[in-house]
Amino acid sequence: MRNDLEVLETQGPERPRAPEGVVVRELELHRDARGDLAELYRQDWFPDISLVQWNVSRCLSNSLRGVHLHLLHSDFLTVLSGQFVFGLRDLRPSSPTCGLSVSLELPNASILIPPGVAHGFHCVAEGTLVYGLTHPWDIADDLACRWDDPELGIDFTATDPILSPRDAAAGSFEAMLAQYQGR
Ligand SMILES: Cc1cn([C@H]2C[C@H](O)[C@@H](COP(=O)(O)OP(=O)(O)O[C@H]3O[C@@H](C)C(=O)[C@@H](O)[C@H]3O)O2)c(=O)[nH]c1=O
Repeated sequence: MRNDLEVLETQGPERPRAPEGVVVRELELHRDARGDLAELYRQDWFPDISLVQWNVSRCLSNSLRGVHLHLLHSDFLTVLSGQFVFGLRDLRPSSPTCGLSVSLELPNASILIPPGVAHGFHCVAEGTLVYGLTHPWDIADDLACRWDDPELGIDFTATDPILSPRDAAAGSFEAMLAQYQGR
């Protein structure tokens, strides 16, 4: 298993630069005649956080979750199957990458998303994600905005995706930013 934080910094065109504090780890697949095995999570990979809740999210093709923004908690997500495009936008004023928007495809990989980085994911091909949270889920820590707001600047490569009623009714990026700044 390699920690891709440094890799992200030097990867150039292969994978766009991600917001500061976002960590992408490739799953190291140990293949044999039965299939494969990969370590999903070790606490010592991220000594500064601990994950207190785990979710599984099964997603239909052309569904999209987000864009959400957490004030408090980090998400540590792993793509188990299918194909996903993750969109990220750094809103943290003190971050060296504040304002950066990026979309990443993460086959066989995990991603740690810190608070203050707005994010969502488009399921391009039906699949499953598991994710850990650093705090118990609380709707008050789950701000939202429209995934296709041009001000957000994220290309999810999606057309008319399936959304939750909450995400479909979410407000503008500007309104979410104002909520974040006024927290
Ligand atoms: C996230 C979550 C939802 N729920 C419930 C609330 C609701 O009835 C149902 C579906 O919830 P949501 O529509 O909020 O789920 P979803 O839109 O998939 O929410 C997720 O989106 C991605 C982008 C993230 O960033 C995650 O942190 C989380 O916010 O599941 C829980 O009981 N526990 C949880 O931890």
